[in-house]
Amino acid sequence: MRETHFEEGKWWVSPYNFEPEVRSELNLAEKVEIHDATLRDGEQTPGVVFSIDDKIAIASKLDELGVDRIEAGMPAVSADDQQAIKEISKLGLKSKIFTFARAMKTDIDLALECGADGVVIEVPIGYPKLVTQFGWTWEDVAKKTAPIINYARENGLQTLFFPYDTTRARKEDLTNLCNYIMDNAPPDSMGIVDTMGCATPEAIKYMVRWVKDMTGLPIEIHTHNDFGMGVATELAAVSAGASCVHSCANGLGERTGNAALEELMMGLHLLYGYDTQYKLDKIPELAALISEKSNVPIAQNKPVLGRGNFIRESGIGINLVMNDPLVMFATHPALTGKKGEVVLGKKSGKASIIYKMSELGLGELDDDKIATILAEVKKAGIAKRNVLSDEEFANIVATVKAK
Ligand SMILES: CC(=O)SCCNC(=O)CCNC(=O)[C@H](O)C(C)(C)COP(=O)(O)OP(=O)(O)OC[C@H]1O[C@@H](n2cnc3c(N)ncnc32)[C@H](O)[C@@H]1OP(=O)(O)O
Ligand SMILES: O=C(O)CCC(=O)C(=O)O
Repeated sequence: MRETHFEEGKWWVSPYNFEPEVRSELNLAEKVEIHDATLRDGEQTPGVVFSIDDKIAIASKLDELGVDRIEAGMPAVSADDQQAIKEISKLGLKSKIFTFARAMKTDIDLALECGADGVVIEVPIGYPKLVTQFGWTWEDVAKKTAPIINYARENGLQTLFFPYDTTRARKEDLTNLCNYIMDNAPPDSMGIVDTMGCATPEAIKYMVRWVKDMTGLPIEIHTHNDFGMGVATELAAVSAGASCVHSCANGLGERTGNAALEELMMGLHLLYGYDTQYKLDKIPELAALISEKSNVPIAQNKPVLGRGNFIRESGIGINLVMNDPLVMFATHPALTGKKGEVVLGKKSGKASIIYKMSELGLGELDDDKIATILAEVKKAGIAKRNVLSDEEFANIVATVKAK
């Protein structure tokens, strides 16, 4: 575990993350694993369908990045899913392979047939789901699930109990369920699932402490991003002792998506000081693959992945974008396989013009000419309502030079 906010040439995040008073409030597990569900919850993004070959390529890339576990699919969904999971299981990846199962013996048999190492056993516990969608009580859930957890474990599967919509469960239902399961069928780990992405970081911390106390099990956290806090709530869970975070690459997933894999990797490594072995510089390769296969483009301002993350138009400090990036960004662009870029437009300053002329090999000019070029660049940027291309800039320089 690192206690530093700075790594020469790589990142410079807030030192307050490592302030002793701040750290003393954390209850960090020694190791945190990433369980990536891109191939299951990511594929639940409406309209996204990964082929068998896509799934194999994605699983291989997740493994290359060092993801600890891959949830390779829900075999009950289709024969293609089963085939994909079987082939992924045979690849001999370092990542453990999990499948998603209902509390049904047939779903566990499918996990075994597919050669999985582990299984996520999902059952509803959120009150709106229990009362309206299923017409079940906590007892129905407990009695359906206990024999299935035991069956999965007896057959050698690492078993995560995943009572979903956990964050909308009534306290008495979750308490009764946890007590029953611990008495009759203790799993290997326990999931807290913010299915609707509607819990605050504080509520999640409370739930992690509460469920860990009730069960004594390792806690896994699975969240969605409906309030824009999918990653924040998962990191809050880590700060309260969760030891496995669930993710989807590029933040794919139902509705607003799941906690984004790449943001969790960066958060664990840089903000919390875990010495992870994830290959951060391979993130763009995974992101491009996911975007291509899912047909979901990456937003320009998407954390970690966005094209705009290391582009600067504003003139103040522009020369540092390339010369000393950690003054301008919390992470060096190269850490995540990117490059810094200076662009010109309405918000440029003199330093921007000098920088760009040098970058494009357009020579040097006196202060008056630089000021004239700057005025023309601003005018063009305002008219275009965008940044200028190198060609447009070179034309302005040529015109001013010719005067
Ligand atoms: C929060 C969630 O929705 S979790 C899963 C989300 N993912 C998906 O839905 C993946 C895509 N889904 C599919 O391909 C299909 O919906 C399938 C294959 C999973 C199921 O399809 P269907 O054949 O229509 O099954 P159906 O939804 O009717 O459910 C079959 C039975 O499973 C039961 N069931 C549903 N969830 C669970 C569960 N978690 N544990 C145990 N039983 C369950 C239902 O009550 C139903 O029981 P019944 O036959 O006694 O009425
Ligand atoms: O609704 C779903 O997607 C299934 C369970 C799950 O992944 C979740 O509750 O977040």
